[in-house]
Amino acid sequence: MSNDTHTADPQQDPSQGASAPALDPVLAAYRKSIDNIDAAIIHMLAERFRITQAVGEYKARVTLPPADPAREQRQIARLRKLSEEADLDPEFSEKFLRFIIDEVIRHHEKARSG
Ligand SMILES: C=C(O[C@@H]1C=C(C(=O)O)C=C[C@H]1O)C(=O)O
Repeated sequence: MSNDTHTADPQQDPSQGASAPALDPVLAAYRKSIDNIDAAIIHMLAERFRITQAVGEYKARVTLPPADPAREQRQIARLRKLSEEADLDPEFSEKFLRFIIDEVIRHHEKARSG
């Protein structure tokens, strides 16, 4: 790292922009909370995938199909309603759940094929 005046280092010179918000205590406090929420999301997803892995192993053992579209429809309807009540975009929630369920089904197909 050079200390010459031609080096644009945003940590040294907030006017450089890129890292300037890190020095803003209001933004830093919001970001601390966002980081906690992101960590909680990761832990919840890890727990969900831990359970769905057990479901996949069970389905493979008792020869149930990897996907259950009727169950998915009930989950989507339930989460859309919860989203409306929570002021969250239900379209976003449906896409998010669909993304997760599709990954779970992929895991279940793998579990079935050994
Ligand atoms: C976990 C299951 O398997 C699949 C994955 C689902 C999910 O991730 O919520 C829901 C239904 C199934 O398509 C299940 O049947 O409960």
